[in-house]
Amino acid sequence: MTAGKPGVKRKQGQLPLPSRKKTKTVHLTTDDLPWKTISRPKEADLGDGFDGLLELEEVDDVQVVYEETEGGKVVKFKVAGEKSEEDERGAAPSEDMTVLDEESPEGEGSETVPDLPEESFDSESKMPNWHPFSLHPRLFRALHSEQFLTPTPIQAAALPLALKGRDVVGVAETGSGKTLAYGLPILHYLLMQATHTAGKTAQSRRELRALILAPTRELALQVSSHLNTCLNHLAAESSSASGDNKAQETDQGSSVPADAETSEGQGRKKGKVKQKRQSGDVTAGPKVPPLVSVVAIVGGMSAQKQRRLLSRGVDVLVATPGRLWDIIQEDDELANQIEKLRFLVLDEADRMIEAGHFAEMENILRLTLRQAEDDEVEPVPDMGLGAAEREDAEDSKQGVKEGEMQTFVFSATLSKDLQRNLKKRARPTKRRNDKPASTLDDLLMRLDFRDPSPAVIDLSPEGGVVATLQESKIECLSSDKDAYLYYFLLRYPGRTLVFLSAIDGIRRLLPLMDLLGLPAFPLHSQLEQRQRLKNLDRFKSTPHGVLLATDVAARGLDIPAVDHVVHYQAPRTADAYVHRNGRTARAMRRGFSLLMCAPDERKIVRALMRSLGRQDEIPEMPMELHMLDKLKARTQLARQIDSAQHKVRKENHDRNWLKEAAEAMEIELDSDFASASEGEGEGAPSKRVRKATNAKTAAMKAELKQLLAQPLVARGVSTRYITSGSTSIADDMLAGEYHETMVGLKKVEAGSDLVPVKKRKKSKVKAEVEEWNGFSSEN
Ligand SMILES: Nc1ncnc2c1ncn2[C@@H]1O[C@H](COP(=O)(O)OP(=O)(O)OP(=O)(O)O)[C@@H](O)[C@H]1O
Repeated sequence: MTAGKPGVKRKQGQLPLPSRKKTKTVHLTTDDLPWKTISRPKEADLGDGFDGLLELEEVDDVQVVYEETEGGKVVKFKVAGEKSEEDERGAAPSEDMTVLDEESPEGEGSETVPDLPEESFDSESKMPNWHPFSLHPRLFRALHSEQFLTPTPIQAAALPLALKGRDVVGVAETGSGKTLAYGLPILHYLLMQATHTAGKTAQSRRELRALILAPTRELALQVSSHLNTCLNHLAAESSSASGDNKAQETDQGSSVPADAETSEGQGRKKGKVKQKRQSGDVTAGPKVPPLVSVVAIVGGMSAQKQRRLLSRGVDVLVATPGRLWDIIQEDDELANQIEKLRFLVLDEADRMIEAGHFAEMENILRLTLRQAEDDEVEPVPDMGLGAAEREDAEDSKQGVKEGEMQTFVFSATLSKDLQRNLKKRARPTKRRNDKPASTLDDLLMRLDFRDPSPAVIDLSPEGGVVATLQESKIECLSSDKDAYLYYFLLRYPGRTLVFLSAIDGIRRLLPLMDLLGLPAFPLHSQLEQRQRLKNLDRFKSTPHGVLLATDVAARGLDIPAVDHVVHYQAPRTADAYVHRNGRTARAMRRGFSLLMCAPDERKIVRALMRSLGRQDEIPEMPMELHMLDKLKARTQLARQIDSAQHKVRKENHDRNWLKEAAEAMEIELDSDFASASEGEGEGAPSKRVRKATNAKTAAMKAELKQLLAQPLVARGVSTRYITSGSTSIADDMLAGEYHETMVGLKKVEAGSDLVPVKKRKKSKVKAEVEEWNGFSSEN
C-alpha cells in the first residue's frame, strides 16, 4: 500500500489514525516522514471561525509496510530513495521510519534511565553570580548558554529558600523571572534524583513529582516551554552522551508551543541538532526517554492525546485547572499521584480566581491536603527562651520535612493583607465538605503549606510600576478613542498590545484597523486555541504589529519586545492595570503604557490609582491636534465602510441561511420566500438597492484610499520648501529624526516627549537596576 501517492494531505499536528486495535501503532513518529508544507493562497484564509487547520502538508513516495513481530504488529514507512531493509540486511530498522507498538515494552512501562557521564561545570569562574546556589551542573550550563548570567532579584531571593526546602510565596514585578525562581529548584531536585537513578531500569511509569497550575492556556504552554528550554540543553548533552538524537528532533517551532505533545523535554534545538547529525557528530542509537519530562495540559487541544501522554508518565505537569480537573475525574492514578506530589506551584494565583477556575482549582487543591489526623498544629511552647534561642527554635520549625510537598505561590500582585495572613497562618484541616471560598485569600488560606511558616518574599515595586516603564494617559471621549489610538499607532510605530474589556470591542476594532492598513490580530477566549497561538506568533513576528486582546493576555505572557501597551478601556482593577502593563518593560527593557480614559472612566481610574497608593498624576500624552482632525476623518470613513460591509454581509448571511435551511429540510421555498431570499420580496432589499449599496461602499473605499495616501503634515510645516515654515523639516531629515508618516514631527520613542508631572521617587529603584546588570537594557 502506498500512502500519499502522490500528495496525501493532512492537517498539521493530526495524523492518520488507523484502528488501534488492528495495527496497534504509535503515531508520533509519523512526524519523522518528510512532510512538505503546502502554501495556501492568502485568499484561502477562512478566518477566525476555522476549526484548527493551520497548514496543509503532504508527503510523497512513502510506502507503508505492516510487519508481524513478537511485540505485535509494527508499521514501517519506507521512503523512496531510502535503502530498503533487505539492502540493510542484518541492521536494525531505521528508528526514524518505524512506528512502535504503543503497548510494546518501549511504549510505556519500563524505561531505562540513561547512563550519565560524570559531570561538572566550572560555575565558580563562568557563572560567579549563580555559583552560590550550587545548582545541578546541567542547569548551570543551560543558564550559561541562555546568557542568563545573573539571577534576577526574585530568583536570588527565592532560590536559597526553595532549595532549603521552604515553602515560598513570591511577589515580584512583571517580567522579573518568576518562572525560573520556582522552576529551577524543581528541575534541580528532579535532576539530582535522575542522576542518582542513572543506568537503572525503572519498572513503572514515572511518578508525577511537580504540578504547576497556571490561569491561562498560553501561560501554561509558555511555562512548559521555558522549563523545556533548560532541559533542551540537557537533551543535547545527554544525546551526545547516550546516543539519543531522537528527543531533540521534535521541535516546538515557536516560543509558545503549538501543541502540548511536543513539549516533552524537547524544544528549540531542531536546526542545530539536525546539522550536527548530518556532520556525524551525533551517533544514531536507541530512543532514550528524557531525563526529566515537562508536559503542558491545557484546554482547547486534544484531550485524548494529553491523556495518552499522561499515561506514559511525566515528571512535571503544567496545567490549567479546567482541563486538568476533567482528566483527573477519569484518571484515578493521576489523582493518587497528585496526592503525593513533591512540588505544587500556583503561578498567577490571583488571576486563577478571576478566570472562573475556582471550583476546579479548589477540587485539585483538595487532593493535595494532608489527612485530617495529622492536621493538629503543634503549638510552639514558650519555654522562657532568649531571643537568639527563640530564633533557633523558629529556624528548626522552618521548611518541609524530607519528602514532603513544597508549595510555591508566585504572582506580581498579592495583597499585603494576604501576605501578612499567610505568615501567621495555621494549617487547614482536610474537610471534604468545606463550602467553596470566594476570594483569593480564602483559596490561599486553604493551601496546605507543609512549611509551618512559609517564606514570603515581596519585591513588588511601589505603586505597582516597573522602573523601566513609562506611563501616560489620554483623556478623550469614548467616540474619539479610535482616532486617538490610530494617532498613537502612527506616531509611535512599534509592537503594540491593545487591551479592551470586551470581545465585541475587538470585533469592531479589527476591521477598522484592517481598512486603515494596520497589521492587527485578535486574541480572546472565543477564538479556537490554535488560532490564538497562531495570532500570537503573527504578532511576535510583526515588528509594528497590533494585538487586540482581552485580559486573557494580561497575565504572564512573555512576548519578547512588546514596545507599548494601550488600555483602550480602563482596567476594572488595580491588579489588571499592573498585569496589563507588565506585558511591556519586561526583563529590564524599556516599555510604555497609554491609558485611554473617557469621562465615565475617570472614577475607576482614580479608584485604581488610590488602591495602588499613587499620588502623582499620570502624565498626559502630547497630541498634534491638527493631525488628529485628519485622522478622525479617516477613522469615521473607515467605520462607515465597515458598517456598510457588515450590513451587506448580514443580508447575504440571512439569505443563505434561509436557502440552506430549506434545502436541509427538503422544503421548496414558495415564490414569496424565494424572491425574499433573492432580495426581491417585500422588506428585502432589491437587487437595485444592493447594487447601489455596493457602489456606495466602493466609492467610500476609494475615498479612504485617497485619504490614506495624503501626507500628514504638522501645522506650521512647509512641504514645498523644507527649510522654511515655522518648523524646518530639513534639520530633522539631516539628523535622521524624520518621521516617515507624520511630516514635521520628530521620530521619537513613545514617552520621550511627555510633559513631566510631579516626579515620582524612583531613585531607590534606579539604584537597584544599576546594581543588577543581568539584562542589557536594549536587547
Ligand atoms: N536570570 C535571568 N537573566 C536574564 N533573563 C532572564 C533571567 N530569568 C528569566 N529571564 C527572562 O526574563 C523574561 C521574563 O521572565 P518570566 O516570564 O519568568 O517573568 P515573570 O516574572 O513570570 O513575569 P509575569 O509576572 O508577567 O508572569 C523571560 O523572557 C525570561 O527568559
